[in-house]
Amino acid sequence: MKAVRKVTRSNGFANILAIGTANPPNAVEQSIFPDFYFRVTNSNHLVDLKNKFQRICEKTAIRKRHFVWDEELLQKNQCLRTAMAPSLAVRQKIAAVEVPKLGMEAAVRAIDEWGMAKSRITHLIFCTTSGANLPSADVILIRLLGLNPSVKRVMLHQQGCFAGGTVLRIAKDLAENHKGARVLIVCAETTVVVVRPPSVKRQDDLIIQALFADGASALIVGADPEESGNEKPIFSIISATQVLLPNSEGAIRSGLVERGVIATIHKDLPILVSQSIEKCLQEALNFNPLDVFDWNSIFWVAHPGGRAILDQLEERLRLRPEKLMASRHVLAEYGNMAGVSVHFILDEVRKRSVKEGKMSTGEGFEWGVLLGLGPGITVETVLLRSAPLV
Ligand SMILES: CC(=O)CC(=O)SCCNC(=O)CCNC(=O)[C@H](O)C(C)(C)COP(=O)(O)OP(=O)(O)OC[C@H]1O[C@@H](n2cnc3c(N)ncnc32)[C@H](O)[C@@H]1OP(=O)(O)O
Repeated sequence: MKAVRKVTRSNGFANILAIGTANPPNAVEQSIFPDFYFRVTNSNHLVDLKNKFQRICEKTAIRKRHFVWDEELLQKNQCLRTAMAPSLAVRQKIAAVEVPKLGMEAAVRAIDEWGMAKSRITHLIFCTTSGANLPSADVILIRLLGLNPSVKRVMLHQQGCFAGGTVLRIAKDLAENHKGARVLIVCAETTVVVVRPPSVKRQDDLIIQALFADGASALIVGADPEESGNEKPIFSIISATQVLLPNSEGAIRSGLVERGVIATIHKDLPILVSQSIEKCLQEALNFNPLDVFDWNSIFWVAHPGGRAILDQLEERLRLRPEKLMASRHVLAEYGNMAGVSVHFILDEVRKRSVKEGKMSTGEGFEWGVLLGLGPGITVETVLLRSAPLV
């Protein structure tokens, strides 16, 4: 039996073999977003609230965000710009089309970079926190991409922002346990499930309206890359862990209700994360090949939940400013796209490495950590090994 086990499993670690990203074409600059948002929701009379929203937007360190919705869509669907209006059905209907569509754009780019026939894809992991319909987005994507109907699917709904790590953890297990497996990961998010008018009674929602954005990512993961083919590992996935942080219950709450997704984020979230993060990282990497935990000797892919989260991580882990540059760049150019964001950062890290003539895809470093953060508070820690760049 040992021999059978051996031939049905891969020899090496799972690798990320390609990365694709996509955003809707509609981009709004954060500097004009407060004017736009209060105007299209008929809320300009809420002067104090608008001033507060302006203050929040200025502090986000976001330059622009992309959305599948625009003024025209809000006008056609009045319930999205009417306070307290039941709107779940309308939101779900839009998300049911937009989520697979965005996912497909990212997937086409990833498959293109991978350079292999799409018939080689054996597994699909689709993840979204933007609505839930049946048949789900994974089924629609199979048809849109013309993938083999026998592709084995995993659909993840309502995970939150840590899921960019979760999908890598699942893909690693699939790829390493099934010889020849090629896993297509797709994450896609749209704020059409959360956009609503500002409310004096629910000022917490201003944070959601100021941070979140739409986008999709796709990755191909597989072990034992084909030497004769085009397959070139970008990063190897060495380990992946998930943990709940102590005393963090209720720090992020989100629910799917008649008015869409209602989320609240505790003001102390950045502090809560930073208080436990070093211990959590040490535990997740306790078998790691690094002798010392010098957090500046690795590359970083940290979920950019908000500017304050990155500030706190930098301070607590005593990171040099350049360590979170890729995370800050993705936050600035795209906002918080939930689980999608960390994949954009992976893409940014490897592109930056090539552009700056570094020796490896990890900004010249051999080892790196991808950090997914979300409700729970859940932390996903993925230890990555970069590939050499010639
Ligand atoms: C959904 C998922 O699964 C995972 C996620 O990514 S969840 C999202 C995680 N992101 C966060 O938690 C955001 C982290 N916070 C930040 O980046 C920053 O606090 C910020 C950009 C929002 C504001 O910057 P700041 O330097 O803290 O500005 P500050 O002046 O203290 O706050 C501005 C206002 O926002 C309010 N505020 C800040 N954080 C808030 C929160 N979480 N909820 C409600 N209000 C908040 C403050 O009370 C303040 O209001 P007033 O002006 O009325 O006093």
